[in-house]
Amino acid sequence: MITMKDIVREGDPILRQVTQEVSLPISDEDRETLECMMQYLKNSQDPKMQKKYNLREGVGLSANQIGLNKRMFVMYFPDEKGQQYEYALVNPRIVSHSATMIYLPQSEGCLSVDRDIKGYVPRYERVKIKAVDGNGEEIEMRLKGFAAIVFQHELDHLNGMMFYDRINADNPFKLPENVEVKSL
Ligand SMILES: CC(C)(C)[C@H](NC(=O)Nc1cc(F)cc(F)c1)C(=O)N(CC(=O)NO)CC1CCCC1
Ligand SMILES: [Zn+2]
Repeated sequence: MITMKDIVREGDPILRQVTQEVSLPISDEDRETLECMMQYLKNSQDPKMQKKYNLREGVGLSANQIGLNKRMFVMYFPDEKGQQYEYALVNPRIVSHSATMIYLPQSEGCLSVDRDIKGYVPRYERVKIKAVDGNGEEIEMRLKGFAAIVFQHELDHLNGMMFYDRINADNPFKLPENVEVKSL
């Protein structure tokens, strides 16, 4: 069972690596790892489990955050309509995206970052993505809003980027000029 001690924190070099493509078809070991990662997110959103194991409530987790140099991550959260998003994605990539950008007004956090960092993280409002899912099927999806933000936050991890790399260094609340940027 994954708990907070298994989640690497900023400063660990693996968070600054571009991670390796997962070889396909996905191995049983990688499939099991994804299931453990998804179970972490579910446990962290279950009040009893969260309290019992002192888990930070997670909506996304990338493989390098548990020390694995693999291009895969999981996402688990309710959408606006309360429907549960549950995705385990292998070798994910953005194939196209909107010009419009969005940001979380409360800024972002990270399971690998134990400090509060304020500032806007501009991300594409809509992304068309391709990936292999937990069953080894090639999928294509369109994500928007919070789902698009989570996807981009996790994809950044696979490319060695942290959310604060995207905050304007001079003025954390300055947004890009030449594109439309909306608050979520
Ligand atoms: C770091 C933490 C604060 C635990 C964050 N959770 C989170 O943002 N929850 C949340 C936010 C909302 F706006 C509405 C809501 F219902 C729940 C999270 O899991 N991550 C995942 C992570 O660190 N992956 O590596 C950070 C999020 C910041 C933006 C997307 C993912
Ligand atoms: Zn993160």
